[in-house]
Amino acid sequence: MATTTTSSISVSSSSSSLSSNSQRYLSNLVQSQHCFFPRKNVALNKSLRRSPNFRIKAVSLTSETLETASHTFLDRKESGFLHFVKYHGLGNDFILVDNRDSMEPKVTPEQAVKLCDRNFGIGGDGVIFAMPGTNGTDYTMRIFNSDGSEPEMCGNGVRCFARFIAELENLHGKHSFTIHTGAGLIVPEIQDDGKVKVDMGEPILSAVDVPTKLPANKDSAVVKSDLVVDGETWSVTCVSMGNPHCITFGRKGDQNLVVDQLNLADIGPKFEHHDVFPARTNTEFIQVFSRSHLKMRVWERGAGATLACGTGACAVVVAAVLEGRAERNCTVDLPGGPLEIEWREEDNHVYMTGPAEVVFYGSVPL
Ligand SMILES: N[C@@H](CCC[C@H](N)C(=O)O)C(=O)O
Repeated sequence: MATTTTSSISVSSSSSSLSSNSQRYLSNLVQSQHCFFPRKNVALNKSLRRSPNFRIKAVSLTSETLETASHTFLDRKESGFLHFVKYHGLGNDFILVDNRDSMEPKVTPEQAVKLCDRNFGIGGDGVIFAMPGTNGTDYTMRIFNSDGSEPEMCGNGVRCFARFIAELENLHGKHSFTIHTGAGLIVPEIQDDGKVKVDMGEPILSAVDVPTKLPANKDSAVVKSDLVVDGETWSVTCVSMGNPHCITFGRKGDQNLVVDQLNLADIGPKFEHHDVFPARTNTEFIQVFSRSHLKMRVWERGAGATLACGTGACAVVVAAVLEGRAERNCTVDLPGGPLEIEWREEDNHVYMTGPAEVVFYGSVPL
């Protein structure tokens, strides 16, 4: 976090002749008290500079002063406010909450829905809680989707979690943590280049455990099975990475799917709520570029179309191997960028490598 130069922004008004919208905007900024943005976000506020009634000060911070600032910020404990850090992993964005003092999430599922709202809240695909460890692990991670439901795991989220912990604990360089999740033990490692490599554990293939009501057709797994959705037959493989995924390379009999042509908002919910998925499902639509390069669009359970899904990318490579379409090491292109995925033969674990970045720090009244 502290390696790049960033800026703090303070805003003040010199006139009372502001429109009520401007006044509301300004009072919201004042109410949130402190925000720290990476430099590129300063540009978003430049339009305000055109107004003589606003003064915006962008102050360059060194990595040391930013670190001090962010720690002061994260240490604030006023009651009635939720202090958070917004992170993203390839555009899959989360509100991270320091919950290390309690096993009770500081935010209810109903509040999570409001916080994730992109117009009336902070905006995010979910809220993630960093909690004390369970069964000897360093930490516990829990997450609420933007619809308030609680998934077992989140791949992009766990990379953000690792960077968040490093910041809270003031750690630098290479670090690894053990994290208890609803999907069991997950082990992220922050690498020297700042990316996070995560041991995501073993995929679950047995149909009843995914869970899906589709009949198993390869050992206990569902591989290349027919699924009728909205009158069309899709060929699907079902994989759990602790949370359920339905992977399709296209409609039955079709050649390679062109994923950019899909109307995800239309078809996605029909997979998510299909009768054969008793816990609902995440759905990945895949285009094959080569045996080591795939392109994916995702409709997430409880969050809709997102820019990336880490557990989804892992499940996709497992499905591609099971269907004989790809090797065990693949680059998976998501709308927000690429993830490197390996399904390792030696230990049957899936490894995911990708970025996680701070977007901003904030506080909101709860
Ligand atoms: N985006 C996540 C997955 C989040 C949970 C998912 N919506 C579910 O309900 O299972 C990822 O990166 O894995």
